[in-house]
Amino acid sequence: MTAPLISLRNVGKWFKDGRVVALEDITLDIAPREFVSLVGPSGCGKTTLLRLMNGLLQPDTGTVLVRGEAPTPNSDLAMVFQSARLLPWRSVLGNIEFVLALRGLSRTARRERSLGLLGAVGLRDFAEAFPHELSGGMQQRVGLARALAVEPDVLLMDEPFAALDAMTRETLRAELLKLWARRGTAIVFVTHDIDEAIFLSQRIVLLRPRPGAIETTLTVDLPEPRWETDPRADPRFAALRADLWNRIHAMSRDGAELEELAYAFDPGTTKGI
Ligand SMILES: Nc1ncnc2c1ncn2[C@@H]1O[C@H](COP(=O)(O)OP(=O)(O)OP(=O)(O)O)[C@@H](O)[C@H]1O
Repeated sequence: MTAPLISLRNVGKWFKDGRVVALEDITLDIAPREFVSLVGPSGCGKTTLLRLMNGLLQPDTGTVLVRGEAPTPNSDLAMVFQSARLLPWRSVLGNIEFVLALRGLSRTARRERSLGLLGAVGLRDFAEAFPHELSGGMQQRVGLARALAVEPDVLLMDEPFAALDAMTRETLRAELLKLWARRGTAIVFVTHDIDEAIFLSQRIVLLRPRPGAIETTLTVDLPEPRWETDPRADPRFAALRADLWNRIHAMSRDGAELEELAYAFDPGTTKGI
């Protein structure tokens, strides 16, 4: 078996002097080139898990290793958030070149790589535009291009499409899968949307709240590439969806609030929290 890219062993994380146990006993490996989604109700620790992986937080128990070492905010892990967080005073091109300048690339190399990435996310013609001139979906594309600019072997994505309209979300999911297939970047993707998780991932980690812990891990055995034929028509998609839904119901019977979970994971819609 290939050595994991990210390895968490018995990780615990708490806040407020231990009064909030955000995560407890998390053991999880992410392989190179793998696409893994983290799902679970609000407060189950998904974002905390990402922040532990990129070294922004330190675990209180257990170990987090990236390529065999404790991650630091400078480890080559790129992060994409719900909002693109672009620098408003820089052009689209400038936003990408900026991160490459921090890495010490020459002016020519910066320009070449940035324009190539803008082409990859369909925004070559908007290189000179400023963030406020772009739609939310276009801004997210720039955020994605900027994250990929540093050629990370891991991309950590925290609900990157949650604030976008349904059509843009669909397009960006397909584009993300194409980029992932082409570049071989491992992706850890947080979402509240079960359909999105099944569509994108090879593996889904379902977390339960209070304290955040792994409820189960499911392998998504659907044919790839998934942007070519809609996997939602596949009976295995429905089976996975039902499986996740049943597990979430079982969780709710174990004590979490049924209403919150039903709202978060209404199986009749793709809406999130
Ligand atoms: N900096 C912090 N200080 C105090 N408590 C925190 C902090 N960060 C997270 N928590 C708590 O840790 C728990 C997990 O939070 P986290 O944001 O990781 O959950 P989440 O699953 O990402 O939630 P959501 O789906 O709502 O974004 C929550 O109870 C939250 O209130």
